Amino acid sequence: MTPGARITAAIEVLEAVTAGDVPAPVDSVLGNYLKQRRYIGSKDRTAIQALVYGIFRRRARLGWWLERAKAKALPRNLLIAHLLLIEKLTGPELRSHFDGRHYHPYPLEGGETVLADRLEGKSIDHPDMPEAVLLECPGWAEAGLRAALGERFTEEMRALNDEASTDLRVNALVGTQEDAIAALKRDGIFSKPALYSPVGLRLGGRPALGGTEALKSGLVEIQDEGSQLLALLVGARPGMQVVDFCAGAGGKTLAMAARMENKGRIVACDVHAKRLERLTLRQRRAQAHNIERRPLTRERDPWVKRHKGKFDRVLIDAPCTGTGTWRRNPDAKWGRGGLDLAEMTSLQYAILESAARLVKPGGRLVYATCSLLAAENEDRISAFLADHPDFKQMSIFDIWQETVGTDAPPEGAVADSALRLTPARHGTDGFVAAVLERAATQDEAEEE
Ligand SMILES: C[S@@+](CC[C@H](N)C(=O)[O-])C[C@H]1O[C@@H](n2cnc3c(N)ncnc32)[C@H](O)[C@@H]1O
Repeated sequence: MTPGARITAAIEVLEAVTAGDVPAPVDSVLGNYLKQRRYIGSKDRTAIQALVYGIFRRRARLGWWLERAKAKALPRNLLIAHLLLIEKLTGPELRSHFDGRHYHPYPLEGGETVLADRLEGKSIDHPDMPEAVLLECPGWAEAGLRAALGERFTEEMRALNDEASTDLRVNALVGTQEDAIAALKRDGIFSKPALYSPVGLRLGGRPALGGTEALKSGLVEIQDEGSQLLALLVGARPGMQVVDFCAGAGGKTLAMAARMENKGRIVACDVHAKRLERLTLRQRRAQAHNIERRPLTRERDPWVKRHKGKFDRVLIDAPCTGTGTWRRNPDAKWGRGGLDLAEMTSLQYAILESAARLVKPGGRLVYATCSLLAAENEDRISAFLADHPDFKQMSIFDIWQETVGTDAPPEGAVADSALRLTPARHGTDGFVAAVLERAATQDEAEEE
């Protein structure tokens, strides 16, 4: 493909993202777009992806420039701004791509020409930009993130705008960390043990993993180190009865299954049956044989009531605004996040209340989100503890030693007994998690 044809593809993807009332997630739009065009080669795919994600990583600053030039944030305008401000194209270079030939975008017209003239030679950052624009922080999350991150707001926002590393989890059901490092090396991929997760590997760069033996054989799974740590902190052990209440496609279910060495039972629940279905193939490949998939109609599905007090461990990896995953999904900032926040917090509480019923006396409930906002984490936990005196929060320091087998990282990973992982400090996605234990007896709860 020529650079111009790649620009056309990026414009088409942006048009598809913004076609509905609510912006669609970029990863699925891009995935579908490329799936329907299998003739597009891997270099072109990477270039199209870089263009599209590059725009969402700089969406606030590009939008600021467009507003200043009185231009709408339309896909073509965003591409024009990106090519001039980020890729530093000159006006003639830009016009050589926008010339309507060979799948190139049609020539600049009207306001686009004025826009191009105004942006040529400028740099993306401007001293008049508000800090939130410079840091690419959406308005709906700014106050909450400033409160949650305090003096670390700037550093963490910068890290949240970087690209994430690729992390792998070694599946102990198939082999060891050394086996995985050697298998990846045979496919020309360099990896090293992750900093905190004893089952983690971090890759140099972003190599294509699809065809590697390590992935195909189930020896490794792609999983952010933060997710690995969260699954470890659940403390699922061989022989236990475990529920992964918001299992999705089962990333954490598989991580817990490996800890259980195929002994005991793990029930993967979700209201999206299609997501759970994706676990079928993954669990076969991972040689995990103790997983039961349980689609739910809603969080208060009758199955939950029938299984009250039956489980040693219940993980709630709750649906959230995903502010901790902006490195991977920068478009989530500009979607319906603000609207989501109010809906999410009530859904999170409803899930907590329902799933807590599954925990047996003396068992543990682990509540986590990949959002850094207190409204989705600490506030939900304290409201739940106030309403449920039979649960008490455990110290993450103790749980980390018990389940990960090392000392918790000293760099601010624990705040108010909860785990707080952030990209600048820990090199992981942002995660917050709390471990709650149910009193072993009714008397114990009353004594508290
Ligand atoms: C953060 S994602 C889970 C990711 C998954 N645990 C993993 O490791 O890949 C949250 C999940 O919660 C599910 N969910 C949303 N509403 C729910 C509800 N009311 N009850 C149970 N699960 C729900 C979503 O379908 C989504 O898969």
